[in-house]
Amino acid sequence: MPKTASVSPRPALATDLMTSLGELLRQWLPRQRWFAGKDRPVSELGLLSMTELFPGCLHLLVHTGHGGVPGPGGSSAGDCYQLLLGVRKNLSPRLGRALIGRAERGPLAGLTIYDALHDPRSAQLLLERLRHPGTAGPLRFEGDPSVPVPAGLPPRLLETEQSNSSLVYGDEFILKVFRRIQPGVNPDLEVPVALAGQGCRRVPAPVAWFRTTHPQGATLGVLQPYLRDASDGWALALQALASGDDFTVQAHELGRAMAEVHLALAAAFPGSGHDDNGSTAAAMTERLNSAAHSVPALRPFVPGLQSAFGALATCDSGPPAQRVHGDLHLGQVLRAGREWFVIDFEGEPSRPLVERCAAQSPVRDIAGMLRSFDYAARQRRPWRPEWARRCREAFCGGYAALAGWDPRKKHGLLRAYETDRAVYEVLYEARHRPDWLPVPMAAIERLAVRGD
Ligand SMILES: Nc1ncnc2c1ncn2[C@@H]1O[C@H](COP(=O)(O)OP(=O)(O)O)[C@@H](O)[C@H]1O
Ligand SMILES: O=P(O)(O)O[C@H]1O[C@H](CO)[C@@H](O[C@H]2O[C@H](CO)[C@@H](O)[C@H](O)[C@H]2O)[C@H](O)[C@H]1O
Repeated sequence: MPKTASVSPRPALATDLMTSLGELLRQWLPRQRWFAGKDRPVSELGLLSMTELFPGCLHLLVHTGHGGVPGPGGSSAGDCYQLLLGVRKNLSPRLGRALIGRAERGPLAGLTIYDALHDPRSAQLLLERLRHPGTAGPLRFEGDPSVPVPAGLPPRLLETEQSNSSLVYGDEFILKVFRRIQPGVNPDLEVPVALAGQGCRRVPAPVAWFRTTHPQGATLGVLQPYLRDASDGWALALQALASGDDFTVQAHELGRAMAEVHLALAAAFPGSGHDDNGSTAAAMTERLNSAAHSVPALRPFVPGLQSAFGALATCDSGPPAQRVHGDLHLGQVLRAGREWFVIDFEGEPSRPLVERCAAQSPVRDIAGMLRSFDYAARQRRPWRPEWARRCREAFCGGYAALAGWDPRKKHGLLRAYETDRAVYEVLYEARHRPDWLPVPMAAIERLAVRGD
């Protein structure tokens, strides 16, 4: 084990450590759900920072590159990932799934490397660090001193399909450990803190977080209250579809809840002004062209889809631009008791941070949720378009009741944003879940051919 408690690695140490880890990580990273560059070999792998968080656990920020080849999920300049690596002589069988491999060479030769987030002991020690604000090399552990976090809460790693990794502690708190790291404050910390400042009760308020100051400032993880007994909107929608239950009451309440969150966001981040539909349409067209480049199935529909963006350029300005959620879908809303809560303000993971934090039309979020009703309805055979249509209607009705404007009266805007979202989904599914590609492709066909 390296002896330093923390480093921005000295070149020799970095080279040494990567001698041990390089090949193992090259094999392991592309198999992780949260790794964006799965479609191309990891041709570059570099160590950006290394901290010995506690004995047997290394905190790493690594840079991965693909020889400048751009990909749908990662930038051509490469990406930065956060890893917590456990290092042991032998790994107990219960941690088998966390295995990364055995180092053959370098300073860790002969030792077993594994993903430390699977290890309850490491997870507990990580919580301890968050409970005691302080520093570890470039890492800063901070929090809201008014919210006590008890010691000894038992950890469990969430096994859901995620863009990051989350640990639940004693059903009281949940820690999201960001995987793909971008410089700056992560909106999933910035936005919930700002909403809490507005007294918005729809978003769990962060109680502790950690960040790095090197190689650049970036948020690494956020701890927030865990809503126990909550179900996400996706699970509830599928249940309702399976049992033939009505979902319009929940959809209406969800629309209201979302309007409440949008109003709080507008108050928390004032002064955004109106969106310029012309430049939004141009950006959407560019995204479409680049998606069609990566996913050939999109190509026949490009002219039809472009017409939605062309129409956007001539639409009335619509509601003012403001901070939005940015990746709203049924999996991002939780129902606990009879209330809806909204989580995960990171935005679409593949978009640059500066874009995700920019003021945008709130129609982007509405379109995201409407697409999600369609996704849910398509999980049933035969497909249930009526179910999705009723949910859309109810959601928009609930939204309009509080927001002061009615999404249903903004047909041109809604069509453009739904199209843009469906294009994103095609790219997302092609990249992460090719079996699901027919779901957004069906919407692409509808939007391109019928335009509704
Ligand atoms: N505050 C919370 N209370 C209860 N469950 C939560 C909470 N925050 C997140 N979750 C659960 O964790 C899952 C992943 O969280 P999310 O923020 O969407 O992570 P990711 O960005 O990695 O996809 C959610 O689908 C939800 O089931
Ligand atoms: O990981 P995140 O939750 O941040 O979001 C990404 O993954 C989502 C899937 O887990 C993906 O959502 C798409 O599939 C959902 C059903 O699984 C559906 O409800 C959404 O409408 C659809 O967009 C999301 O796009 C992606 O950013």
